[in-house]
Amino acid sequence: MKIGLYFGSFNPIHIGHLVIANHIAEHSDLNQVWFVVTPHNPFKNKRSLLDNYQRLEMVYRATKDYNKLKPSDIEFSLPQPNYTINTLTYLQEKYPDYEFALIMGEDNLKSFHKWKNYELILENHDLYVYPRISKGDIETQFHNHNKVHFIDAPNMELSSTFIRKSIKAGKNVRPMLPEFVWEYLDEMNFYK
Ligand SMILES: Nc1ncnc2c1ncn2[C@@H]1O[C@H](COP(=O)(O)OP(=O)(O)OP(=O)(O)O)[C@@H](O)[C@H]1O
Ligand SMILES: O=C(O)c1ccc[n+]([C@@H]2O[C@H](COP(=O)([O-])O)[C@@H](O)[C@H]2O)c1
Repeated sequence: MKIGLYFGSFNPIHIGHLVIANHIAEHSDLNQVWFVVTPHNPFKNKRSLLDNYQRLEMVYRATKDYNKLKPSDIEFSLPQPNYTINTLTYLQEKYPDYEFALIMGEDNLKSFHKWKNYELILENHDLYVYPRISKGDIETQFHNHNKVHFIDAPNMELSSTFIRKSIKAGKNVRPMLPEFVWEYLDEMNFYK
């Protein structure tokens, strides 16, 4: 079984995330995509984050009707900030028969050389990289790397930051979120 891990804060999960994950689950050799909800991204400030379980709940609601997409709380019990290498080591021990690959946008590949032990990640895992409009260049070491696979996927330029700011300003964000997520968010008065 080959699993694609899609790491993120998902604060909140939006249709940009869902479209990518579903596209990759349907059009690659991956059997499932797991949305790994990260309690604390080492590169991001924790202040604007909703509680872990509320972000997990939104991912659960967004994916419950897709049998190849699963929410994962695996990082909740691991030391913070969450370095991806630690999570991969833990997952590989817990599921020795599964093969784990990483899914990321081109924006993340541009800073991938700053991730903890990124060479070790690449030794043991494939990276599936989808197009994303962003500044900067991809390091040459990743251009023809046998573990880095550039794949095609629909491009939707949305961000959770834009959604949070829009909600705060009283704007309607409903079409940018999976319907079950919008209902939950609205009911809970998140980001207001
Ligand atoms: N619109 C999008 N289309 C495709 N991938 C996206 C999109 N938005 C974010 N991603 C990717 O999804 C993963 C998780 O993203 P994250 O939860 O940080 O969302 P975000 O929208 O970038 O959040 P924020 O605006 O809070 O920084 C990252 O790999 C990120 O590059
Ligand atoms: O392991 C690292 O050094 C590392 C550094 C930056 C980011 N990450 C992971 O990458 C994921 C996506 O990053 P971001 O910035 O797009 O939200 C995030 O959830 C982190 O788990 C991991």
